[in-house]
Amino acid sequence: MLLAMGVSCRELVKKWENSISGTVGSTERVHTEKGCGMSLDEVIEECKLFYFVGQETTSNLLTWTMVMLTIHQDWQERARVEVLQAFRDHQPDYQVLNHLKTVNMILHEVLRLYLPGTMLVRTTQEKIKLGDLALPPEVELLLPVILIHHDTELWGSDAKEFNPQRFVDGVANASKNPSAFMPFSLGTRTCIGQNFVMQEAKMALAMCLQRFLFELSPSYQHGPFPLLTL
Ligand code: HEM
Repeated sequence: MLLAMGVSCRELVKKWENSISGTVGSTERVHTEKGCGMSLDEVIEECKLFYFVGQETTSNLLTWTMVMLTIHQDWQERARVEVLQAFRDHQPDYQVLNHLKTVNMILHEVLRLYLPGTMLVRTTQEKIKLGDLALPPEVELLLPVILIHHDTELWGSDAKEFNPQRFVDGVANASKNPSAFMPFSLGTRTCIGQNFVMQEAKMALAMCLQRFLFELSPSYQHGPFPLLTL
């Protein structure tokens, strides 16, 4: 993407180092093919954001997936059978990863129960009416997505249990409300990395399943806790 914007990697790293050390600020414009300009500082900030929001979220997703697959050995075995049928002991192929249905259902169920970002935060810009509430500007709203994901009215009586089967007919049919699943948020601010992360997680999980059997450590104590991420 950055190369398409006409910035060489070396140039970007140099500017980035300078921006971190605070020696240089750049308002130089970088032009995309469509002609809309971003300053180099803005591009660098976007890159930092990608590192910040892309690393811990993804590692959380993979960690909770491993934990769930150790507790639910039947799902670990189903996932392994699917992966071995698709790739045997070969390097997972990018296109075929899209067809791993069981692995996809497992990742969705983990993102439902153990979503990395448990809350969304929004601030009102102007006076608005939200349902029965009349809100002034500058009010901070916390949306506890984790509660929506655990709501028995939406997901059924087994809402708090790990059951990837609920995603067998896709995300829209997994609950009573097609929008109830929102680990990546919804609307215009939806996560820009969501397709990337699903591919990345499938790749990592497939490679682990090809090589290892996972078991839970006897000293493990289940205690999810939100501290920025879960
Ligand atoms: C499991 C992994 C991930 C989860 C659960 C996740 C979740 C989210 C959520 C909920 C938001 C919206 C925040 C809000 O509206 O307040 C968001 C935004 C964003 N995410 Fe992710 N994310 C993940 C991985 C990634 C990755 C890998 C990248 C980039 C490589 C990424 C890049 C971004 C960016 C740039 C935004 C801001 C979009 C904007 O405001 O326009 N995310 N993410």
